[in-house]
Amino acid sequence: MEKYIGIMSGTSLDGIDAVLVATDGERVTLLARTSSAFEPTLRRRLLELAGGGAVTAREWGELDAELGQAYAAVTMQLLHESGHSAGQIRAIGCHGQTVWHQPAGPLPFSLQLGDSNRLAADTGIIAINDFRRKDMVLGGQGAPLVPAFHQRVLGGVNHVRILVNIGGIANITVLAPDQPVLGFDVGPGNMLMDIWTRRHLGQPYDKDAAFGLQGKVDATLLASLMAEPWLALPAPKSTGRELFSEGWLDARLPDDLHPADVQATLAEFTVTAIANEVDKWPAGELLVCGGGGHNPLLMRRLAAQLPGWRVDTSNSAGVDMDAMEAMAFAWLAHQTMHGMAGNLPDVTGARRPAILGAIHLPG
Ligand SMILES: Nc1ncnc2c1ncn2[C@@H]1O[C@H](COP(=O)(O)OP(=O)(O)OP(=O)(O)O)[C@@H](O)[C@H]1O
Ligand SMILES: CC(=O)N[C@H]1[C@@H]2OC[C@@H](O2)[C@@H](O)[C@@H]1O[C@H](C)C(=O)O
Repeated sequence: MEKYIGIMSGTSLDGIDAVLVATDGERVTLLARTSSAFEPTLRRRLLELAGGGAVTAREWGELDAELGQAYAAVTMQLLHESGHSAGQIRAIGCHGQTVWHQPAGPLPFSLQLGDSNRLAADTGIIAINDFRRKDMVLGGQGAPLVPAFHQRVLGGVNHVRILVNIGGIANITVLAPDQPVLGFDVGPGNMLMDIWTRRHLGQPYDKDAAFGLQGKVDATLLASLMAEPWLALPAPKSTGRELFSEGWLDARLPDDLHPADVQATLAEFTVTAIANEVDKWPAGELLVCGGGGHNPLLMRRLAAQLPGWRVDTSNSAGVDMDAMEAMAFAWLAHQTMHGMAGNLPDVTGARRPAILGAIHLPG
């Protein structure tokens, strides 16, 4: 078994997750995990950029460098906490921070910031980043990439098992007997709820759904959110803050709703978009990972909308729901180092499987 580090900072912009795994490509064992919150000013600047705000080339480069430093710092923290040295790690798979994802149009691209030259040089470990663009050059969405990892660690069961990651965006992976793996983004995860909670409570997210649980769902608002045409598009598909933004939400909000009712409706929107896709399959098991698995309102409403399904977190199947995405990028680094493909063309729509990522040597 070789040891790899995976680093994920996702669309919620809550901070950085890092894991240390042992893997031979088939089995992936979590050895250690740590996380680090974004410094508030860095988070604000990233949010501005991801919201389409204008930045100068200098600001752009500084953000790239600062994120590279932050990824190196979390790596050193992980090594220290787990009692490992750089020499024991084969490579780091670093997702980077998505600041723009544009899978459609004449010039598709996906940009993740965080300088991996800095990550490699500062840690002394090979650092791999830029996992999405090869798939896009080959006609794919460049996302989601985690379904191949889901298949590896949770596949091979004889019933329908669907994974749903509820991060900023929600994405599903369908593992069904005798079927190719399917996976695509289904809509917002926590992103709109986070925006609303910040605006009304000044808090980064609705911890344990304390705010949303006080409200009731507004059917008219829910219908207007569900009318978003992107939701009805066929897979392959992926999305992000570029679509489900604060402006998108404001354009659909009536003036007279109680804030807690809006929050309850946003939770129901996330759940309904997921349940509509899951319900297309024979009832089986729905395993939730990502931060949304900690939200009791989302978990309760998923179970209510999906009678017949066993709804639980991925912990119940032996994979830490909070470590899943970072573990996937550690595994993707393994794939790249061994010259093996990381994408699934059935998922992303790429013309062929491809070796993903850019390798940065520390020397
Ligand atoms: N105790 C909790 N109660 C309610 N919500 C929670 C709780 N813990 C985490 N969350 C939600 O989970 C979010 C973070 O999820 P996660 O870390 O999976 O997102 P991400 O990795 O940034 O996103 P993505 O998967 O889209 O890239 C928080 O912003 C919050 O909305
Ligand atoms: C462009 C981008 O960063 N996409 C993320 C985002 O967050 C969740 C969802 O949208 C998913 O498609 C993807 O991340 C995971 C790690 C993936 O590629 O599977």
